[in-house]
Amino acid sequence: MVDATRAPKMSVRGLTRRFGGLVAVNNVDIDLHEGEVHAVIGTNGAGKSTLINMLSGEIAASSGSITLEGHDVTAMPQPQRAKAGVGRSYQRTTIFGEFTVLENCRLTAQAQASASPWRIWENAQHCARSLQRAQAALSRAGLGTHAQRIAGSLSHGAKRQLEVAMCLATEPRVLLLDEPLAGMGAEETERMLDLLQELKTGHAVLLVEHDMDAVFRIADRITVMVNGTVVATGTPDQIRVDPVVRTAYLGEEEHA
Ligand SMILES: Nc1ncnc2c1ncn2[C@@H]1O[C@H](COP(=O)(O)OP(=O)(O)OP(=O)(O)O)[C@@H](O)[C@H]1O
Repeated sequence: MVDATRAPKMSVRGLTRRFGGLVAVNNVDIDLHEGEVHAVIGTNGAGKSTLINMLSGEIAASSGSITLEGHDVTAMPQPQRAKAGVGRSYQRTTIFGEFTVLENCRLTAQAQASASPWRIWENAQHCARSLQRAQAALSRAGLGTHAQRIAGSLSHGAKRQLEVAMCLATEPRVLLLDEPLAGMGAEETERMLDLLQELKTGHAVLLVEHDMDAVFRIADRITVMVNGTVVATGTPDQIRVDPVVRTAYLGEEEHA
């Protein structure tokens, strides 16, 4: 659980994104702390992906601010934001299927560390460091023994683990995970939840996920969005009994 005296790794204030007349994300405040999995839930179209895309720098905010470890990164483009310590995974699988598991990880480590994408193969010292980072990330993600396998031959669950490992290879402090459990079976889900639990150490984790049972098990804090607006933020126990959430989102569902 969070030490309330510690500053958040990432702070979002009044974050808003408009698409023409539609306000997809409306005046959102969120604090992400190291040691916490902070889940963002909401029905389809609630604004979760738009929020995560603004936090990673892939789309610009219409207004509001994002700070990373006290520095304003609101206007910082995605590649710089990644270098500054914001890692993300995507809803869709983004691995290079014909490369080995290790090569996939090494590429993200190397691209992250190099000044220019055209110099990623140049510097030998650089390469050695990237290899170390890739191996450490694979091992942390539970894929150490699969390093030499062709990524495309992995199971769906292992591919999702690899995406998390690729993210870890960039040595982020904030991890933005977009539906890491999508399409997983029960066993794969358990493995990923164990990994997420472990990743809290050293990272602030933001999790966008539709699997409510998993969210209520793993999250330390949950933010609920409806039509772009935050209607509640609290612990799973607080969210479970929040009358606004029950009416607006959870409906009849029980999360005992
Ligand atoms: N590039 C865009 N242009 C116009 N409207 C957009 C764009 N991206 C998202 N929207 C709209 O913004 C709203 C929020 O979409 P968003 O994808 O962020 O929701 P979400 O909570 O991630 O949904 P889901 O759970 O289905 O992924 C939706 O009404 C969507 O149609």
